[in-house]
Amino acid sequence: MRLHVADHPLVAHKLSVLRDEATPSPIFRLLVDELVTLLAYEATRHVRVEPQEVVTPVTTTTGVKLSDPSPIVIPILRAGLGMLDGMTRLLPTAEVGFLGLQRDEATFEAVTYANRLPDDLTGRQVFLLDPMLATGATLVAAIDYVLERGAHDVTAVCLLAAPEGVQVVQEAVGERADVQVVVAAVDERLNEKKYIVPGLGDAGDRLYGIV
Ligand SMILES: O=P(O)(O)OC[C@H]1O[C@H](OP(=O)(O)OP(=O)(O)O)[C@H](O)[C@@H]1O
Ligand SMILES: O=c1cc[nH]c(=O)[nH]1
Ligand SMILES: [Mg+2]
Repeated sequence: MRLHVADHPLVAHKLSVLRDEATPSPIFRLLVDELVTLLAYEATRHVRVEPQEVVTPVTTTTGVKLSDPSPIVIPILRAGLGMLDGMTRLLPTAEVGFLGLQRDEATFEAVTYANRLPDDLTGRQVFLLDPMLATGATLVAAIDYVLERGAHDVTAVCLLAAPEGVQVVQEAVGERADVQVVVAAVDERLNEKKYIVPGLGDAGDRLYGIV
């Protein structure tokens, strides 16, 4: 597994506002959207393209277009939904699948409650969206889903990760596939409730309110 940590002052600035407990939901949602667009630039660095002839007003040249089959973007509900528009802004022709996973706050296992993915992901580039990589259980479950369906090229876009979770994902993926995690920052640690420290709290609640 490859880990890419964004190193950009704008990312750091927006992330700092996101962390602030005084930042209200409307601003939080806006910042998540902006941050994802910045991360998407890095996350799509190896998106597959193929040559395409272009007729300019001056001449004919060879450009590129995204290869078929198109990439698939999968937000992990709920919080990952806040990242969808930011990602599809850069990949407007991508298809979108959905995966509903909730962390059981007693066992910290990922529980699946929704799944709307193509059965066959062979040859598809997959982009998983989830703002928080804490224990790693949720991301490992999501990666397992897509690998079982034949994907081999998976990029997870996250806002914050805990070092513990990064290691769990690394060990779970092993040599099974080409997996990349793009993240705005890797924080210090998890606390006793397995929340990321310093973190930003519960991303889903901050985006959508407490349910
Ligand atoms: O790495 P982990 O320890 O598995 O934790 C991370 C998961 O926890 C949060 O989701 P949550 O279960 O709160 O669901 P929500 O998005 O509906 O709030 C977050 O969005 C991740 O999906
Ligand atoms: O810090 C954390 C950990 C898990 N889920 C969150 O939303 N935040
Ligand atoms: Mg939550």
